[in-house]
Amino acid sequence: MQTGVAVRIDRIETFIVDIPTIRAHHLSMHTLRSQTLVLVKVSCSDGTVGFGEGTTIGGLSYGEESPEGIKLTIDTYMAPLLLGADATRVAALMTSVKRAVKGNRFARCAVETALLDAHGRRLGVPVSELLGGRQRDTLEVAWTLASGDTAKDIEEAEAMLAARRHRIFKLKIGKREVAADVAHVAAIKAALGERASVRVDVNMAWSEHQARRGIAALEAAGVDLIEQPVSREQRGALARLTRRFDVAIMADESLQGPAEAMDLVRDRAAGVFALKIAQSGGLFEAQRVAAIADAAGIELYGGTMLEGGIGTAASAQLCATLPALTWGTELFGPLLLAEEILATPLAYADFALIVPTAPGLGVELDMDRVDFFRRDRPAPRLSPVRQTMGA
Ligand SMILES: O=C(O)C[C@H]1C=CC(=O)O1
Ligand SMILES: [Mn+2]
Repeated sequence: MQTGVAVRIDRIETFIVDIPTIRAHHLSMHTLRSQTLVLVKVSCSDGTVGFGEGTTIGGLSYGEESPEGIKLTIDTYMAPLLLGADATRVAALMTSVKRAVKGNRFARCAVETALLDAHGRRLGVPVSELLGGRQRDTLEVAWTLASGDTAKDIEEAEAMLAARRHRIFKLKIGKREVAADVAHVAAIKAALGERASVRVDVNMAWSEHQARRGIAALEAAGVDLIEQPVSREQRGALARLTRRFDVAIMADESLQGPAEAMDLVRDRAAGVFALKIAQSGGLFEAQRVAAIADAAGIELYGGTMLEGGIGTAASAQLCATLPALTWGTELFGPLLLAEEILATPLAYADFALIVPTAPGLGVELDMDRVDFFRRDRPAPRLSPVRQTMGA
């Protein structure tokens, strides 16, 4: 513990919440029917409290950190390091966390987010101001069509266009044969025409050979962007595909922080980076990734791990500070959840997310709702009458 600390970190709590989604969300590696969020609460000696979120997709099927692992890492390895330390030195705290805990980028992001939320509230400014200040107040937001059914996806896209909620659609492919996926995407693009940008995310499902066939057909069908067609380890294949095609190719799973951003730049392996705060290892690390992209002339897209309101607000605070966000964002996570856990939902209008302006992340959790969805919530007790009836 440091002495003479102005504001101490007094308490760090973590809880896992499971929230149903509005419909099944089919990805190449997993089908999501509910989403699991790890929430972090940091309480400080000046009375400020901050929240963070560590969220992945499908347990361990998307990445190397599971929700249970994120919670364990924070509780066992990060909290003891941070308790009693100066809560106002967020960057220094994260440097010491990074030194003591290797990898675990999602857990680091969750803790950093909570520290930044608390510090912003303490100073009375949004987190974007702690990151250098805003260059925009709204962020264009894509929607992912992933119902698993072409007709349903078209219907969903039409409803989103009519409501002026989204005009960029990302289609999740890679689960079926290449030809079946191409037919699905081409049918959706043909139905939407120039009214929408249609993009695909293969989530690493293709071999290089499949990708050559698939991308050629998708390019001809009018798709604008191809996300992570091959495995994250196959940077050479990603680079060859980027060189081979005119259509923009984006790195997602291949991009896990500033060092990998440098590798991708050196190999000219992608024209666009999916910038994700969790995958980068936090907001500061995401800013470093963005700076590398900027210097290298690589375009940016604000990605998501399908976070809830806390993680989405944190990503939005970061995205608001970027000089350019050529491909917009996909910060729609809370809209995929069937239940709201924020006291006031994030505001979406005119195809965009309005970046919150209140101090910290600019959002408040509804703790009664959070408690209701907590995985460790005590089971409701049966009434004595029902017990005697053997119910
Ligand atoms: O990019 C991913 O792979 C994860 C995520 C983002 C949008 C979506 O539907 O899934
Ligand atoms: Mn992706």
